[in-house]
Amino acid sequence: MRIDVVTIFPGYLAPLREALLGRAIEAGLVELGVHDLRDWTHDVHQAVDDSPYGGGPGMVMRPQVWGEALDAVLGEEPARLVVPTPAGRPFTQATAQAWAAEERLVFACGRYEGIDQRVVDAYADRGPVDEVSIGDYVLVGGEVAVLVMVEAVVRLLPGVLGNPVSAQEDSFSDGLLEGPAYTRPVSWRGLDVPDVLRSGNHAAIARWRRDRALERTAARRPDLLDALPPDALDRADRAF
Ligand SMILES: COc1ccc2nc(C(=O)O)sc2c1
Repeated sequence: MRIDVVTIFPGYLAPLREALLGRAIEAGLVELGVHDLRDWTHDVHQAVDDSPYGGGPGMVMRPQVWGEALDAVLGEEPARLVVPTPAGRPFTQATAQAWAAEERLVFACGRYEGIDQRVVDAYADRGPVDEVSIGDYVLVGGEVAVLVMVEAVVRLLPGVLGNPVSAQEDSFSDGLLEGPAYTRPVSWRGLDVPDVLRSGNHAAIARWRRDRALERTAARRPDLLDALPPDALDRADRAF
């Protein structure tokens, strides 16, 4: 997979070259290009924004600059263009799993009041364009959302996680939140590891973990339970 990010703050994307993601890039599992939008300005002030038509607060990012940048970065290769915006569809684990199958992702990071809508409209004729949000809150720009989305996608690529089972068992992969996890010591500040986890009884451990996941999901995200397909819960689950 190749990922390109266009932004006026390239330094914001530096964390993508650290730790797990950095190792995936070094191993050639993913290619990353970060591009400064101002490289496609032609005025002395390198202006990337202008006042909004119709009035209102803030500034809007200019379509001409974005058009030149995205034409250059996208080239002729097919790619999914992703535009983080508070007005976008929710980015979910399902989105990450779908995007993990893409050959190319290009992220356009907005700032100010966002990017002139005609940029999204113009590129919708060239390929898939997703306007997405990472949550019901508003950031200052798209860069942080890109860090979140790139990590969620790249960790799913084959070879990135040391143990691929992790990606299959983490929260949301089966529609439920993960339950609690424990490690040594067996007792810590008067708090003990649940005996079942030390029993060696793998069936009982699996049942206990499933019950804790159901319990946590019901308490914190009942909406996820409601969204489960009818056959997702077996008889033992229903007994829970
Ligand atoms: C101007 O660009 C922005 C501004 C806020 C914002 N908030 C997001 C979110 O996903 O919450 S994406 C995003 C992009």
